[in-house]
Amino acid sequence: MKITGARVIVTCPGRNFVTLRIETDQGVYGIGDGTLNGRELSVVAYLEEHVIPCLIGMDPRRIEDIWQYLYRGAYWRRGPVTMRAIAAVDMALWDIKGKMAGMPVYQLLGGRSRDGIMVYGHANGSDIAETVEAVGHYIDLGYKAIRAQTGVPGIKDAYGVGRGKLYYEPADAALPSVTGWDTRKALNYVPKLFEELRKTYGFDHHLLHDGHHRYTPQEAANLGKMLEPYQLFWLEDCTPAENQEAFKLVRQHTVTPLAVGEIFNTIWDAKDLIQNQLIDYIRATVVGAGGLTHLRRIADLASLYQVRTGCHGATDLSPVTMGCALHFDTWVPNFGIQEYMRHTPETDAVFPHDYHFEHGELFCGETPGHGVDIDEKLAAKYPYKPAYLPVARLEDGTMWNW
Ligand SMILES: O=C(O)C(=O)C[C@H](O)[C@H](O)CO
Ligand SMILES: [Mg+2]
Repeated sequence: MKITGARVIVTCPGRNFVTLRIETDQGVYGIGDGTLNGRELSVVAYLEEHVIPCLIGMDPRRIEDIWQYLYRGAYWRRGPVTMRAIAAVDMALWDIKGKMAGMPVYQLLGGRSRDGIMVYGHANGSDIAETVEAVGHYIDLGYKAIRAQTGVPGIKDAYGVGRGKLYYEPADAALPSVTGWDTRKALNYVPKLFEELRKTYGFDHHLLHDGHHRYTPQEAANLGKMLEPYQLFWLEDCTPAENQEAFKLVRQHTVTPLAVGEIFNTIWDAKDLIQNQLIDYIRATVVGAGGLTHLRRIADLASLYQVRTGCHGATDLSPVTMGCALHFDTWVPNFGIQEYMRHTPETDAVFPHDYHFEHGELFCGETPGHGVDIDEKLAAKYPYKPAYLPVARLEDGTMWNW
């Protein structure tokens, strides 16, 4: 069996997605996601100029060998562009293998470990009252777990506060827009949100919060401690993780569970965090961390240390990644939770899929492969549109972490 062709499809049904389609001499094709929010065309070039020419003629059944070829063979290892390109190929190859075997991908991984996938939705508001209302909306929709983000008085466009109730798209401008940050104001306000949420809705639902890399380790420890009475499911990205040791200080001071990893590319980004049990949830996902082939390696390491998975699932990961993540979640023994930020109806139409939401859970389908396709005719109606994630600055103008 041989790969006879591969092409990249860029489409923007409300936001940009980079999709790889791999074709074979047996008429079976596979689909993969390589979207890198705000840097999409770098992955397109990497795939078109440097990956696709090497793939032609290879045996698509050799998923592991092709992964190693693209990772080791490039010499230049890791990084978001390389690993997303590898992920796109990997997803497409698992799709092909599933179609050839007549089995959904979760069966190829080892079979079902659970029936449904618990997901968390995003409740945002410009202040505490609005966020409390937004959380109620998700409870009404049947969610068991909800991430709550609030605007903070005096901070311009704080992280996570979107427009509308269900859809959130941070890449909102042709050049990065500038948002603000003030740690003191946030530390004084965020705990009050969770106090109000527990007062209003009790303790039956899981609540999550994303610090979006904004706090120093000491500030993150302080926030984690202040949030303890409200028993969060997790506090995410409380401090930047380039220095994995930074989490030691946070861990020493708080029992609030910690999650990190949506921007991790490989197992090496998470190795010390996992082995030292500095985190409780690993947020790496299929498109970010080199596809299913590499993600399951991260999950296996994590399982040795009782760290559970919590795949990133924002809207900048296409339905193709969501489909693959749901097969992974259905199989992975140390599953924790899956993020589910809904795609718009336009995106869902471009990417027909067989997963569905019910009572706070997502379910992958039984279609052979990963169960997600692309309608290329429809995709062509939405050409690429430059869009950037915002940047953040402190009040005095200093660049900060977004
Ligand atoms: O989903 C999350 O937890 C995020 O932090 C979302 C990110 O802001 C988004 O994926 C950036 O592209
Ligand atoms: Mg996040």
